[in-house]
Parts: sequence; C-alpha cells; structure tokens
Amino acid sequence: MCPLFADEADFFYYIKCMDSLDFVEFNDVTFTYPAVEGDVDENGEQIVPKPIFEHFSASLPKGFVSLVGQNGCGKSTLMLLASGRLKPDSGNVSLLGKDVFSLGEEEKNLLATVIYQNMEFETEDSVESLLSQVYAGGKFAGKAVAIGGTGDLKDEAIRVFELEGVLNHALTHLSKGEIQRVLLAFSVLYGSESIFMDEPMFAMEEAQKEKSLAYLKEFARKTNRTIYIAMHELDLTKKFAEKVLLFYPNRDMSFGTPDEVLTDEELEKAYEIPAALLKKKEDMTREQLAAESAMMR
Ligand SMILES: Nc1ncnc2c1ncn2[C@@H]1O[C@H](COP(=O)(O)OP(=O)(O)OP(=O)(O)O)[C@@H](O)[C@H]1O
Repeated sequence: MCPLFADEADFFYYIKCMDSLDFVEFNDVTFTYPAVEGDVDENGEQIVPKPIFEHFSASLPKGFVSLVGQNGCGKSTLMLLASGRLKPDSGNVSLLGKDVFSLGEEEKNLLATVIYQNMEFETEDSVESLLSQVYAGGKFAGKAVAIGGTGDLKDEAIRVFELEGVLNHALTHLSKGEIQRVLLAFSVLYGSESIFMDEPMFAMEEAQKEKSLAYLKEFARKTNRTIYIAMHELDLTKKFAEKVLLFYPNRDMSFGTPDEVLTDEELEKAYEIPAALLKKKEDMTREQLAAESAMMR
C-alpha cells in the first residue's frame, strides 16, 4: 500500500507513489463549497462550511483506478477538482501536466471527460445520432478501430454496452440503466485522455456492470487512457480495479492495489463498521446496520 504522509498539525497530506508522477497532481489545494442558504446553527447564524480539502497535496498515477469510501467522504469532489470542473480556493491542480481549471472548454474536455452522478438531458436526438456526434466531435474524430482488433469502435461500444435496442430512441425516453450505458459509450467514443466517472453504473444489471468494467479496463490499457471511477461495489473494485484510492471519514486516503488497500482493517477504518458486515451493507437499512454492528462489537 502506498503510504500516506499526513501532517496532522496543518492538514498537509501527501500521497506519493513510485509510479505516480504522471497523471494528476494536487498542490496545496484547499477547497470549500459555498455556504448553503438556510443552513443556520441554533443561534440562527449562517453556518460557514468547512473545507472539504485543506492544504491537500497528492500525486496520483494513470491507470484504471477505483475510488471507494463512505457517502460524503469526498470522492466526487476530488474527481471534480482533478478534472478542472471545480476551482480550488487556493493551490492548483495539474492534470497530465496542465493547469486544468484554466483551460478552455474544448481543451479541458479533450483532457478529461466527466460522467456526473445525475446527468440530465433535454435533447430529442436519437441515441444513434448522439453517439455519432460524440464520436465525430472528440479525439478520435469518428474513426477508431475497435479495441477487440477488428471493426469500428462505435459498433463495438454499441455491442458491449448493449445499445442495439435503443439506437432509435431519444435519450430522454430511456430508463436510468439505459442512460448509464449510453453515457459509458459516449465516454469511450469521445476518446479524451482521461475519464472521471461518478457511480456510473448503479442502475445497471450486475452482468452489465461486469461486462462494462472488463471492457473499460481493457479500453484504458489498450488506448493508454486513464479512468478514475467512484463506485460503492467493493466486490467489483476487487475484481476489476488496477489500483484503489480508499477514503477515510477524516479525508485521509490510502492508495494501492485492491489486495493492499482493501484489507479488513483498512475497510473497518474507512466504513466504521465491522468488515464482515460490509458485504451485506447495501441490502440493510441504517438502523439494521447499527443494530448488527453493535451486536458484533
Ligand atoms: N454542491 C455542494 N454544496 C455543498 N456541499 C457539498 C456539495 N457537494 C458535496 N458537498 C459536501 O461535500 C462533502 C463531500 O461530498 P462528495 O460528493 O465529494 O462525497 P462522495 O464521497 O462523492 O459521496 P457519495 O458517495 O455520496 O457520492 C459532503 O459532506 C457533501 O455533503
């Protein structure tokens, strides 16, 4: 596991790995979300939000990387800062050697695609038409060989993400799982240097998740792209991720291979429940979980 050097006194974190100097660098980054109107304390005073990251420095590598950790631990925020979609209050973020926030829209998109958690669309264009537009407008300019070696990348993406049946449908008329499969296809066909995906598969069927992850991993390897993917499925992370960034509730992190990072000890620290319960976690209510957790202690 890659050590995390944390100076508790001034919250200066530094994650440094032997192979890490070539993807994203956070240099002394502090970031705070704006205050939420109506959020007041018991005295009626506006609550001033605390920084999500404070003097955060880290250097993270290329590859197929899964971000895991409890709700609200900072996975999305880290990806939005890394991809230049959020501006740090101070410090800077360098993606593939570029000050990503300051780039123009197109250059930023070609460097990093982002699949947000809840994307909404207004277009009435068909899936087929949108796939063609995204393919033609991105890095591949509408021409790339399938990573399987024969045929075109677009046909392969349609096949892998099982889109044959919805090609003539408008995006706005699709189910959540279908939209997620279209977004995965967009992200591949656009061909940017990196893709940040925020829980991009939660509505998909298990078999589709596995098929998609296997393909995305292969796509990243063969096209030298980097994919950072936040997901709650630890079993899929173990099975498919090359590296894992595990977030702890205090926003410390560990980085390494699934075997190195996803040990019972680290998972208990990250999720604050016994590791044995984690497998069942998604099926249980918070109350059931607390009760079972108390019994096991
Ligand atoms: N737009 C926002 N305005 C204010 N606070 C926000 C905003 N987005 C996120 N936060 C807060 O920032 C913290 C980190 O959130 P973030 O979305 O990065 O976590 P996450 O690990 O991606 O969570 P999840 O697994 O639930 O998606 C949380 O406390 C969250 O409430």
